[in-house]
Amino acid sequence: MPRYFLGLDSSTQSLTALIIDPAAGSVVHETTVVYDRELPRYGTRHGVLPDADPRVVHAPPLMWAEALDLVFRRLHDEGAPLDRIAAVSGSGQQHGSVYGSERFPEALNGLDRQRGLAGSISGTLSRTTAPVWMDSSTAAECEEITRALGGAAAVAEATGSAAFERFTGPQIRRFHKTDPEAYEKTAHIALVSSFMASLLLGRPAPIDHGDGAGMNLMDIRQRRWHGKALAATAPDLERKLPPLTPPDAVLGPVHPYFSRTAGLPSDAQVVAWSGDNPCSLAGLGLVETGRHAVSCGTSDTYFGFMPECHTDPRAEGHIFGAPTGDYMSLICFKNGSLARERVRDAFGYDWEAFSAALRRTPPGNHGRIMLPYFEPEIVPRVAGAGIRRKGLDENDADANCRAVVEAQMMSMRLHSAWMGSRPRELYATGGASANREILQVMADVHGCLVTRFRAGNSAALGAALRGAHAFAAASGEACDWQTLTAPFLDPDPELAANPRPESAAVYEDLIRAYADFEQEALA
Ligand SMILES: Nc1ncnc2c1ncn2[C@@H]1O[C@H](COP(=O)(O)OP(=O)(O)O)[C@@H](O)[C@H]1O
Ligand SMILES: O=C(CO)[C@@H](O)[C@H](O)COP(=O)(O)O
Repeated sequence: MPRYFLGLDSSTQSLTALIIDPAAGSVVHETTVVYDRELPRYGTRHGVLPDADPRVVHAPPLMWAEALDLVFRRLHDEGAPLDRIAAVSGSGQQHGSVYGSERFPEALNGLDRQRGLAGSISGTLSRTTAPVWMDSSTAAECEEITRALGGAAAVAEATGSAAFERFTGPQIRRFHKTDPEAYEKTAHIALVSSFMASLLLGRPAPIDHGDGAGMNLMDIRQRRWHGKALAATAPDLERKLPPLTPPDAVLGPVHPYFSRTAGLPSDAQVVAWSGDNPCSLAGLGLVETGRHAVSCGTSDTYFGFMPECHTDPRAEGHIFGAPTGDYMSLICFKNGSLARERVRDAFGYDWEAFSAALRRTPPGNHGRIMLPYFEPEIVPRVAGAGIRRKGLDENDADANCRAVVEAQMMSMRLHSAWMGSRPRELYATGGASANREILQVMADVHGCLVTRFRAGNSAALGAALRGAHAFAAASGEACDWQTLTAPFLDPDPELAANPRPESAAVYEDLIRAYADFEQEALA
């Protein structure tokens, strides 16, 4: 009887479930729940709640819980082999935080089929919404934490990243400042990843070193809570945080709720969840240097494996724990897919028309440039939204489509220089990596081959692979990352993109012009 592993990806806009058979090296089943479409009563748009203040971006944790019920129901109805699952792991959008009261563990323990997951825990959260990675309302708190820890470089040295608005520590500080009473009533703080793992386990789950590094609270080298960072963030914080754990920790069997409702074996194990980017690193088989990944999801992220911890001297990038126990480097752009959608929608295009516009326009766009800050940007730090154009007619649909994608790719190249030598190949993943023309711009700007694997959701795949790896290790079986991941790295020739020779010189010039324009705008 083959042993299967389930990976769940709780990302910004959707929850994906993916089942693998590692012995056969195949994906057995995959299904997705899209929050806006399938859980409309929560009122989200692109997975988050509208707010009068554009800097405040929250999402409802009960929606994520209900999505977990829904995805299991769907797996069951689609005939997925849930009875063969040996272990479940998962991936969560990073940085977002969920706040539970003292009654939260009791509610988890008593998960009840009649009330469902959301009903079982409702009333036990001390904050009804969760700030997520798109939130940029904590500039003051970032400054306060930075000052307390001795400057941005010191925070980065200690925790792997300078203080960033979306990071969990600054978010917790803001919660404590704006609603001290609710903070006081909070007994359990979870990340999206550990919250979802808690539901599966039926008790508060630990936070793994990969996702824990996205909080400005973990000592990046010692991999334990950083006392000074905790003290600079909020009072009594250590008591509210769960323990940290290595990413391949097997946490225990699923709560009986999941055998009863979904037909999971009662001894199916829960493996620690991690952040979506660390999981993607595993799902792309990035266990050595030389290749980097670009994830074009809601955010665009650029990341790679890093054997040793080297923080970004410009304090723009991040170091997280990698699923292998090593490190990974990453930069994150807020103006990813939603910026591309803004341009697409402004001209009444669909993705096919957007792609056709990219085909019709030449590399370099005749020197026309856009700075695509539709939302406040993370890299480079731009506090207020506002796009800028140079030589670009705002009514020229095709040129604007090319300009937004070229800007994103040039910004990635410029701001990833600290990660070391340029990669010989890029692995593309995330929703927009299904777009061949976007990958061509990526290849041209970065001057290297771009590969996209057939399994497009590397975060869910990586979660399933992490489950398989941890389960094997705990069972005393030999299992190395390369052997485990190799069969799943099946390139899709339809989506491969080679850099075109004529584009190299064009982009050397355009990147200089882009950097100057960016400097001018930031000044
Ligand atoms: N053919 C396409 N071309 C460009 N972008 C696309 C295409 N298909 C989907 N997308 C983008 O993918 C995004 C969703 O990516 P996904 O990786 O599922 O996001 P997340 O994991 O953050 O929830 C959508 O917002 C959409 O803009
Ligand atoms: O903030 C970051 C990484 O630091 C984001 O990458 C989030 O982890 C959200 O991921 P997606 O839902 O866009 O994949």
